[in-house]
Amino acid sequence: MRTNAMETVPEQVKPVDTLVQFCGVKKTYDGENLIVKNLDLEIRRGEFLTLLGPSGSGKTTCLMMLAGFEYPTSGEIRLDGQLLNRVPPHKRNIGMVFQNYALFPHMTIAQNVAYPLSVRKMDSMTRAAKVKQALDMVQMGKFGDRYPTQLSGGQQQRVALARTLVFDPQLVLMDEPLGALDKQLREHMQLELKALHKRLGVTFVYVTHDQSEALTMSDRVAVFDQGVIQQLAPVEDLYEFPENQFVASFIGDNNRFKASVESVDGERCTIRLPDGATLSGLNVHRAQTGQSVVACVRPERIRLQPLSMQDGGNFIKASVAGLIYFGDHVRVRCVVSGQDDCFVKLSLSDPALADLAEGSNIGLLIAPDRLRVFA
Ligand SMILES: Nc1ncnc2c1ncn2[C@@H]1O[C@H](COP(=O)(O)OP(=O)(O)OP(=O)(O)O)[C@@H](O)[C@H]1O
Repeated sequence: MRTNAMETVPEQVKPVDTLVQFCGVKKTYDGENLIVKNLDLEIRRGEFLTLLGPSGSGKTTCLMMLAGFEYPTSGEIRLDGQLLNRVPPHKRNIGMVFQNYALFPHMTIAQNVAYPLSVRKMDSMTRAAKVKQALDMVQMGKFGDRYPTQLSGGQQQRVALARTLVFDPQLVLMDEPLGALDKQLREHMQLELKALHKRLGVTFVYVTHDQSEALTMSDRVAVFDQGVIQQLAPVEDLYEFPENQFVASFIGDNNRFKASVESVDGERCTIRLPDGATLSGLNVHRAQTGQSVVACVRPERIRLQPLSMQDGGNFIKASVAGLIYFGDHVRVRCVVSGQDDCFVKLSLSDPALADLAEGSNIGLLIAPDRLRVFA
């Protein structure tokens, strides 16, 4: 059969390879309060997924159910298609790293790392080779004879990681593993973990309440609040396209304006601020005319403009309340409508900075496709 050379071949879309599935998972500890509410979540093979959310939002409970230390009250959890619900932890091929390292104090580092292999009854020659390989992987090859108390916190966490990786788990779970380390070491270890993930290609599920940690390391982030995933998306999408007010305020430093809907035009709407100024933006929740809403925009998406240059676009008046200098940029704090605080981010080389002083009146030009309106 002849084929037409001009015919365009549709691009092959790689099917998503799912490793873990949560289907309608609910968890209650006391039979009353739902800690995890009807959770649906698919974790892709090889990805670095972070569960991010405020304290008490149910992240650890999800991780514990995946590890087998807690069982779901209802719903299903599957690993590679196999139902996990009542499978005990030691029968799951899953490794877990905790914040407090949980190393055995009476064992040397090498014995600690060998432990999961001894439990699995691996012969001593293979065991020694695998322990060496795992310790080398986390740059702890020289420390095999020491005891945990002879290591720093960062070193102990590396050993804990080696002990998890040594038995080639299908899935690695980490619950705030860097929480006990100082800021500098934490940031260093974040990069190390990310590089290790890339090198090994193992699926990582990571729990943290630290936004910047989640955004630095993850392929995708599931933002939790009150036992519900508010949004699951790649890092950049969480910044640019938050699904609701919670995500917009929890990720990054979105500006928020209280307003009411003036008119609706398909996916867009015009909102009115308390001082009468109007703005147009994307109507994320299809709010109706007259409804109270909150509009969000990132500080980088606002331009400062002299009042005289108002061009009828998405322009509002503001007064400068202060300038805060950070490394390579300046945050300009403005007051809008006499009430809402709003930040604009400028680079140090921005010419707009020259005439800016506390108390000056200024125009804010907001990109309409970046202003998101939430009911
Ligand atoms: N064993 C338990 N018995 C009863 N309630 C529990 C138990 N474990 C957790 N909870 C409750 O479940 C809720 C969610 O806790 P969880 O540890 O999953 O949240 P989290 O988002 O991981 O918070 P954090 O970041 O503080 O660890 C909290 O209100 C907590 O008090």
